[in-house]
Amino acid sequence: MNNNHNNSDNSEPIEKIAVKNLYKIFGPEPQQALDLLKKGKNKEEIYEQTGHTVGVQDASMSINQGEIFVVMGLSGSGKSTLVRMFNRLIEPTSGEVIVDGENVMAMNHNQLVNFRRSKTSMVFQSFALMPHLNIIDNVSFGLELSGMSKDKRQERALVALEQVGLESWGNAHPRELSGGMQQRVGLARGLAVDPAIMLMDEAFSALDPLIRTEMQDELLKLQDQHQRTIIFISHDLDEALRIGDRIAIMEGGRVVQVGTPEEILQNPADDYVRAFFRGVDPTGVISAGDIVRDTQPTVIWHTSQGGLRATLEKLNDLDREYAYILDSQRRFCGVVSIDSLRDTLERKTSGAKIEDAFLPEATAVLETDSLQDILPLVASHSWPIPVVNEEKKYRGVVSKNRFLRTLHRAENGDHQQKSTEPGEN
Ligand SMILES: Nc1ncnc2c1ncn2[C@@H]1O[C@H](COP(=O)(O)OP(=O)(O)OP(=O)(O)O)[C@@H](O)[C@H]1O
Repeated sequence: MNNNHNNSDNSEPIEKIAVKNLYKIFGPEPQQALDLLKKGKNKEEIYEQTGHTVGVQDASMSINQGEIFVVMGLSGSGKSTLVRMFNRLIEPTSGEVIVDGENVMAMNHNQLVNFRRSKTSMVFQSFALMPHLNIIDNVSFGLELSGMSKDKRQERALVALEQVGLESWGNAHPRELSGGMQQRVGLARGLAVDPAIMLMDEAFSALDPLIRTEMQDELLKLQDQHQRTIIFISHDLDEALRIGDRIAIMEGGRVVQVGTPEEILQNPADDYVRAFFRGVDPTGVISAGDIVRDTQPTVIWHTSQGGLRATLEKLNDLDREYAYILDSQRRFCGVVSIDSLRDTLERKTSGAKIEDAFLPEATAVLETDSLQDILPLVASHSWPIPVVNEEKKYRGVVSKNRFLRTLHRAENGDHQQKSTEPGEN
């Protein structure tokens, strides 16, 4: 799964697109239908009474700078309508779209055209490459509309082709390229604009599974270099989990849930969302950090309390078998047990250090490691496995009980965590 690219320093994400109470009603008199909708009539009733179709209903969300935001839902749930309202390719019936603080709804025609050309690009599932143009001209075609010189256009197109690994195909014609390569050209066309925002509508859906995975990797690689804001429509859960920093799930024109894959999996808003996630192996999605505990185990600070005998006494007092040793920065150093402490004290009467009692196989896992990753460790060790963040700072432990309980719940389709469970270790 993809980790949030722009947010590794835990700073507040910058909002790129803010959508507030957005509605789209298709038909000649949308206002009348909108009033009915706001009075509580549902999509079906409105269609029966007025012949209008509710495309999107009261959608609100924030999309952060540099994230891949996946919009998922069944066919007809409103994904394309929602995303096309971001650049007003579909005119909203009501609501707000703010991009970089600018109100897109207030833009006049020229401002809107300029906004679309300079800030956004769209990549579709089926886009037509022009058969009589070579690849480089196909890629640079969109730039012509913005009045760029031919040299500059060709240069930009070549850079975009390089990004998708097709730099040596510039002079070829579309018929010489495989389907997967043609889709890459489509992506390059979207990249040539060097957009801050890419809207991708089922962009990889027509590809066979292997090439599809390859394109997803390509996109993630590009994202590591450029951190664009990508809104990616998909009906495929595996794809959403693989590339999405966050996912919005739509049903019948409504956005029913927005969250990271972990959040949605652990706390699905309703049965529709749960049904989407059924069949996913939850152990690949729930991470150690999601089920970490820091209340139960005995934590000893290396420098201030680190004596062997003092640690042993503390464990005896607390009736615990293991202690987790941290340095003064709260970085994990090792695990000791009552037995390892006793053995060390017996073997080395003087000058013994706490390190001498470390259990040799006691390693920590990262909070971002999935349950699948940590399963072998949890299964083969009798002590709760320590969990650290990327700076090696101790976050807590995952006990075997907690691990098994999470697994059991997940297998029964209930991924919800109970935040306090007494008596766990
Ligand atoms: N131009 C239109 N005129 C009338 N109704 C429309 C129009 N475009 C979309 N709709 C309706 O709006 C609803 C949402 O459609 P939309 O295409 O946004 O869904 P979607 O989730 O993108 O579907 P798909 O995955 O099949 O592309 C559907 O009920 C659809 O029939």
